[in-house]
Amino acid sequence: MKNGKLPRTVTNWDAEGLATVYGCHCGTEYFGQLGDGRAVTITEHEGYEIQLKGSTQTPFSRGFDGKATLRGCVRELLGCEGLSGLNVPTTLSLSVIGTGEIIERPWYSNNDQPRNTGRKFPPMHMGRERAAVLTRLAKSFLRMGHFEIHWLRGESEELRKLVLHGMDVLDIGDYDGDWNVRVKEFVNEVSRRQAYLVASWLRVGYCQGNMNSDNTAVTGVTLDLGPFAFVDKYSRDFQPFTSDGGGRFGLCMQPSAALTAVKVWATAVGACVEGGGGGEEIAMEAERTFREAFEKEWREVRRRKLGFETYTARVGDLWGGLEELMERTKHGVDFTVLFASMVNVGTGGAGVEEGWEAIREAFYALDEAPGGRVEEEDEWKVWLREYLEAIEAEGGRGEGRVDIMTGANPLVVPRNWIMYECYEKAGGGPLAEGEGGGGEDKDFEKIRDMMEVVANPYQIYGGVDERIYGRTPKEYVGKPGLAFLS
Ligand SMILES: Nc1ncnc2c1ncn2[C@@H]1O[C@H](COP(=O)(O)OP(=O)(O)OP(=O)(O)O)[C@@H](O)[C@H]1O
Repeated sequence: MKNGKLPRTVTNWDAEGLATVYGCHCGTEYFGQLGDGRAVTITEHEGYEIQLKGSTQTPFSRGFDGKATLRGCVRELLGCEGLSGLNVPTTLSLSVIGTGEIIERPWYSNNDQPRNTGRKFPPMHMGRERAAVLTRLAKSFLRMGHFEIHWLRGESEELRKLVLHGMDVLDIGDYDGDWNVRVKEFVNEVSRRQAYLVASWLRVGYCQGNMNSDNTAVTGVTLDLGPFAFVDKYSRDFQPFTSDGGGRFGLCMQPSAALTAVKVWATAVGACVEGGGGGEEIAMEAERTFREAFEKEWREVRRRKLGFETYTARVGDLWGGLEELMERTKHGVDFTVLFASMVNVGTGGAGVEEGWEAIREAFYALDEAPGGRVEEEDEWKVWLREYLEAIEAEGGRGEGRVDIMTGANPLVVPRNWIMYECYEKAGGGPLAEGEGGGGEDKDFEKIRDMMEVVANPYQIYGGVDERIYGRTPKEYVGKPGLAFLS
């Protein structure tokens, strides 16, 4: 691993930072050399690597300012806290500290309209925003791109050293010193972790937005919570990141995007197999392992979300029917509210009508259609009948089912509008003409409240704004910078 001495110290204590170089694949396409352009590792503490994001330029800043917005830092803080509470592997954030600086960033205007995925749609307007520094930590920030750059440069010694380091981080056994077996085990472990990660994302409706190899941690944690969002109105193609040409990183494309990333990375790592020619074979092994691990975990996700003891073909069919219905429902169905309320379907001998009443609150037609009418009500009731029959057949109307479902279906996720209200109150986001300069009294209370709420997503947290447990409020649906962002 190459590292550069930083041109400036990070803070006024005497820490010397470390910024690393890495490459970047988007799918199979190589984007060239990147590196920690605004992230700096300052120390290790009790097995955790601690980084500052937005504190300074580094040798890899490529002419950018090395800074981060308060908006982005608050989003990463709450996003990590939320994912962690949801039991989804993630890096963690410790703090956000405003620097008092104002920086310029491109942003959307209020009139911008979302467009189809497949069209690049970066923000066109420059806005002024407050800057901040995020402190974050992880067992390791080792990215797939760290390996790929040495592979592409033909730096076999560096690649081997990095693979050894990766083995150390993931605790790969010695296998009697058989290097090739160790490499295979390393690649398999990374493949399994990526499969588990994307299945977990689908469980909670998380879309990472940008899944390039510089944002993919080999430890299988969510890394770089940038243009991410949790889906509100369910769609397989949901993608908040407007620069995703072709929609290749949309919500339900994430497993195949992760598989591509794993295969490219495994090919790179395979280059250090002794005897040569390892890349292709290792990539095939990685693909097999990924597919197997994903299929296993994805079954688990569907079983648990629907509240069954055992996964059967019937559960798969129910899921397929439900997904199709969610997608087709005209005004949209809220993914989180739907599954959170489904725990009340069929309890105490209740039938289809009661089931329908239990899930109705998930439908955006309540806000958007005349009289709140859901046009597809009859079809939903047909699905509910099939669902009730299936849980009846499994004998699953009791406590067991409730436990399974409540552990898989959160009541709250850090939605973009929730994070918006948090950073907005703290002074983040685009500033109005003449606003800024620091010194204003900003309100951080909402961030603190929300940290507690999203850290406990499987329970109602008393005394906070009730809207956070419901559909995305009407005024935020489709809003530039929330419904879609860069
Ligand atoms: N303001 C900036 N100054 C310097 N480098 C930047 C800046 N913004 C982004 N970069 C660099 O550009 C690349 C792509 O940025 P991206 O937004 O994916 O990552 P990031 O959010 O900055 O970083 P990380 O992946 O560490 O969370 C990264 O290498 C990043 O370090």
